[in-house]
Amino acid sequence: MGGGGNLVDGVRRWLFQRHPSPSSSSSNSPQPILNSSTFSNPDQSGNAGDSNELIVIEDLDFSGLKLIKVPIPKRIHVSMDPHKKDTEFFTEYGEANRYQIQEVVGKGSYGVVASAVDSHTGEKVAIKKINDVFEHVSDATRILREIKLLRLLKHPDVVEIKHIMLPPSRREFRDIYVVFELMESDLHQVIKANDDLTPEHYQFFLYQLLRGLKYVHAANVFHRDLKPKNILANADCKLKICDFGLARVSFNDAPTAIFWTDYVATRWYRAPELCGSFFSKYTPAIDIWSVGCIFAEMLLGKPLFPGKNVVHQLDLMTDFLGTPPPESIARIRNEKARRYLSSMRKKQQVPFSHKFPKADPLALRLLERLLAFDPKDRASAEDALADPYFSGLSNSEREPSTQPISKLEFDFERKKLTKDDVRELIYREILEYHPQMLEEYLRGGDQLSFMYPSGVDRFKRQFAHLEESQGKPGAAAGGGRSTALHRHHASLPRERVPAPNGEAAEESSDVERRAAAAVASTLESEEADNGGGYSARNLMKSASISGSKCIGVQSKTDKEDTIAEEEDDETVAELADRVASLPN
Ligand SMILES: Nc1ncnc2c1ncn2[C@@H]1O[C@H](COP(=O)(O)OP(=O)(O)OP(=O)(O)O)[C@@H](O)[C@H]1O
Repeated sequence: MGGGGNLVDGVRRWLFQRHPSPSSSSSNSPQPILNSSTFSNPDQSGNAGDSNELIVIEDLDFSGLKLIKVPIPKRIHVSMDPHKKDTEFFTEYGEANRYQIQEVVGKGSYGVVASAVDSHTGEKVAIKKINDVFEHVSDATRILREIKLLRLLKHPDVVEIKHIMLPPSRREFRDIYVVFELMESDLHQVIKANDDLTPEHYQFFLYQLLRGLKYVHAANVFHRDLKPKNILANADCKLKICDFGLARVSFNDAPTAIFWTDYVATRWYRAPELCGSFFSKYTPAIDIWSVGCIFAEMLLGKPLFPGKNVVHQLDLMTDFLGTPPPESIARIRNEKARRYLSSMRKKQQVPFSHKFPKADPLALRLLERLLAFDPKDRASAEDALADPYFSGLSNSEREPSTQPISKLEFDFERKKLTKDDVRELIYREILEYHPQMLEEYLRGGDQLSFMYPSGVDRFKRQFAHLEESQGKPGAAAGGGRSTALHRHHASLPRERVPAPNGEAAEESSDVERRAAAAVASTLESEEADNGGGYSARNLMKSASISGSKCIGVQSKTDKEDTIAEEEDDETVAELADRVASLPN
């Protein structure tokens, strides 16, 4: 194929305009009023919407591409309770009447996602109800991180938060309702459902991922958990990166070791340097590796490196890429990992054209740059966009960059936060979507609750109704795109929750022991913190308890470090077993 062909013709226009600053109630954190095709870049201070900001208006026409199948699961329709007068719950902000909830479209560990219609704009949106946000400080911190990042990262290839419902009470709220733009499916489903994707599809998918990543990395943000399920997709081939719960902002002056010790990403998409704590410094290259794995999965129709455990993951990588050269092995810090790789029988790289016989040679040349074993050899997102594979399609004007996010926005990462601290920070974040309230808040108004119940009350009932319907026989199976509803630990990727069977179970198998150990260790401190009123032993009886159900009181940093140690221990233990079994 090569070049961009039809696709280039399909990219109709991108407009770059200078817009006046939207009115804002906050001098230091103005919140732009965005419409679905308007995106602003955070400025130096990490705030979107400063005056003379660059607004990118996207108007892509994908008509050159065949529509893809987006599997739509049987969904649950919910009708409004006719006996409830919405106006009863009308607030001065008009929230109660604004969204008409339609059906459940997904479930994650943090809650249910429903589609709805925004009566202000007529747009369909996705509303995610996050239950019991403050049950555990680490979960709440993850949510804070995610909503903050998504407010600051405004890009057509990153999912957009359109609104967050105002909670009825500043000090007592438990659930939050986040309004996203609605997407039809995710890349995992798309890959499963489409066996007739064309070279143009592959090219355009990769282009969007890299373009989004160029922007995210320019903001000094590393996603750290890129995988097909975290890429939302529409039938018209539009992709958007979502789930920034494990993302981190890197600050130049911050000791990397502190920031990155908690790293755990989904194994199949995890860069080799993370499989054995090989390198001291994690870089944006970890996301590039994941994008390489995702691209390969599109081409193959199945995961490239479906490792059953960390050692198997390394075996699969080296089976395909060959054993790394001595200089790459020499950089490995973990002695056992170094020994394991050095003593591994020498493997030659499999030619990419053998593994992907039908793929465009230019695509494969770029894939090799994304899947370089040594992170220093991996292309950056920006370099990859300039690769000949995208010639005719890429254009730096269409690939906006941004300023690094201000460290002030993420000051909370350096502190040990209490539940009340996180609640206040999340509340402050929510106010970004409520300019009048924000203004009052910044003036020092200390309203504990509002005169009128907010629209959240109505949503609570509607979501309760949805969840109830989903529990009914016949409804549950088709209730959403995924069925698991376990909340995970802030540092646990989804696969860490023991899954009943199938591929998810396979993916999660090596983490249960670690999670259990982490649970045990953290529960000890939880018991201590709670004066012993909380029985770790009882909770440990349940093999299916997710880490986060049990971990909660220990400080975020301590807890995540615990998980990281477990991660390393597991890696080291597996490698040690292998090394021990090697002939001397
Ligand atoms: N904007 C959206 N449009 C349509 N569907 C969405 C949207 N956001 C999320 N979903 C659906 O809801 C599901 C759960 O969402 P999400 O992954 O954000 O929840 P979570 O609680 O953070 O999950 P996780 O357990 O993966 O951390 C997704 O798998 C997806 O199917």
